[in-house]
Amino acid sequence: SYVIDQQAVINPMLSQMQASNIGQTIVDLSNYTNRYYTTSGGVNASNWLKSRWTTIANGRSDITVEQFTHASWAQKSVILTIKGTDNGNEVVVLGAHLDSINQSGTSETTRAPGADDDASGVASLTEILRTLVAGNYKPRRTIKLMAYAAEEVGLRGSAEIAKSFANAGTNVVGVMQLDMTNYKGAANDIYIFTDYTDSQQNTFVTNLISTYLPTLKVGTDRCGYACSDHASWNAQGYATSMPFESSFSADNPYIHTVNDTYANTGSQADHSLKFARMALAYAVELGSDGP
Ligand SMILES: N[C@H](Cc1ccc(I)cc1)C(=O)NO
Ligand SMILES: [Zn+2]
Ligand SMILES: [Zn+2]
Repeated sequence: SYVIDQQAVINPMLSQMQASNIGQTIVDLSNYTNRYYTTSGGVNASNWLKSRWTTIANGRSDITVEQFTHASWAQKSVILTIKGTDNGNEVVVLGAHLDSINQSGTSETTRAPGADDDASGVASLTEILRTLVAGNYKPRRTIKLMAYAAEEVGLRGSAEIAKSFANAGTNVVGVMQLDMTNYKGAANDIYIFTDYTDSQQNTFVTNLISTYLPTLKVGTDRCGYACSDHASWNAQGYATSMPFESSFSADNPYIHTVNDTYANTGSQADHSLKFARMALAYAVELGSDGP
């Protein structure tokens, strides 16, 4: 049962979060020629994110950052863990994908900025991390932030990670995917996707939005296929949610091209900020539950 009772902790943190921080990370990530899973840009972006998250963690002994090595390609996924205080065997996962792709084919020198898809998701996670550390938040459950490799080529990084968690019998109580958060293509602010997700958790997310972000309008839609990394966790039987930037018909037309740039989302991250705030509320409400 999803209890919403962390207002005293969450509301002050929400006002600390800034779109400009998210925008800077989007720019930093989209400056790599590409972040494709087999190129040096893809490898370098992974190493950059690991050191970025390590810096933000600022020496907290309960926070570790690791790279998950994938045997059959070069780009590593990045996993940050905030160890729970007294209910650490229960795990909350927030994910986004690190890689980018150009639909015309992606080699070492092909430009694929991937600003919206999905630097915007990684940047949202980064701002959540910064805010949690600034607020000295210590979760009772373990919280993991994941930047997946190789999403664009068949959700391959998250598939390997989700399988390894299932094999280890890890009790993941919920997963949220942030893939494309900065292009406001349709009337509503956040679209909760209903396929490859968990309906009870989706109701919880909707309730989080009405509690913490009451001015936002929520819609629902479906992908019709395994459209992002949440599907990897869903396949392993875990509860997932995928809040998305727009409706299916109005999604960002620039993705997977050289034009998926920060400028083409208005050189601002106001839409992503809504997702970062929602995802922080999700992390803290779930993360604060005891055994
Ligand atoms: N296919 C997904 C993007 C995507 C996801 C949902 C919808 I609706 C439209 C497009 C992708 O490229 N993820 O990286
Ligand atoms: Zn994509
Ligand atoms: Zn994506």
